[in-house]
Amino acid sequence: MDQPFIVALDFSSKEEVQSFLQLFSDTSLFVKVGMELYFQEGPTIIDELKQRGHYIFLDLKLHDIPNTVKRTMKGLAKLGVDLVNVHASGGSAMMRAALEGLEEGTPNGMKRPRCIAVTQLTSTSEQMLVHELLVDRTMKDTVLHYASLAHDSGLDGVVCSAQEVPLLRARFGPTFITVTPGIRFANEAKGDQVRVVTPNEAKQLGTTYIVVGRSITKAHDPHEAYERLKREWDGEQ
Ligand SMILES: O=C(O)c1cc(=O)[nH]c(=O)n1[C@@H]1O[C@H](COP(=O)(O)O)[C@@H](O)[C@H]1O
Repeated sequence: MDQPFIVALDFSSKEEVQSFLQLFSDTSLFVKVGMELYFQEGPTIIDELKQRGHYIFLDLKLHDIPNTVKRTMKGLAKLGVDLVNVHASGGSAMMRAALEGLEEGTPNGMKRPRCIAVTQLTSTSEQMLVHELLVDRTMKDTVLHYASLAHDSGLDGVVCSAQEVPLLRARFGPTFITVTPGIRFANEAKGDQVRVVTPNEAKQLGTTYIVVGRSITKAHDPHEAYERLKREWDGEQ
């Protein structure tokens, strides 16, 4: 987890994952396994990725009653992943239960996976907050509120847009993890994302990790796109 780039393996089979990762055979990546891949391939995909030496963010965004989340996290902790997540809108009791489950389930001698909470999805706009979710506050207020709940529940950090990171840094300091998807190269199509920033903007805004999916996985040359990401993060062109 010593690198700021998380590559979203949004594929539906292990064969697709294998052919993608062959392009990076010399590199240990920080990868994200989300619902699409995990629901198709199950825990064996985690073992395979671990054997190849990759760090793993298992992004299942749990959101359920506290008891169910606790028991699920207890099981997930045994997989030996590095990072897991929940939706902050599940509430404080659910987030504390997630941590309890992780602590109970982590085998002796292994590190507990870090646990972060999704504040507002990067596909959510200010208009959606008001008209669909009936949240009568600004995006920044809402993200800060959910981040406070996550912080006070003992979680290690949050998922948000890099646009909200300066606010969270000011409140929670440098060690609170911010994982920020919604990353696009300049002039690239946003697709379904709304609160989008470029790799270099994300760095300037002080995020801990950026999550990048289609800009790399759907690129004509994914390896070159990953190299471009690193260059742009560093402010090179
Ligand atoms: O938890 C996440 O990873 C996540 C939260 C969020 O608010 N927005 C978001 O896009 N993501 C994930 O980040 C990845 C972004 O993919 P791209 O838009 O293709 O870069 C996807 O795997 C999403 O599931």
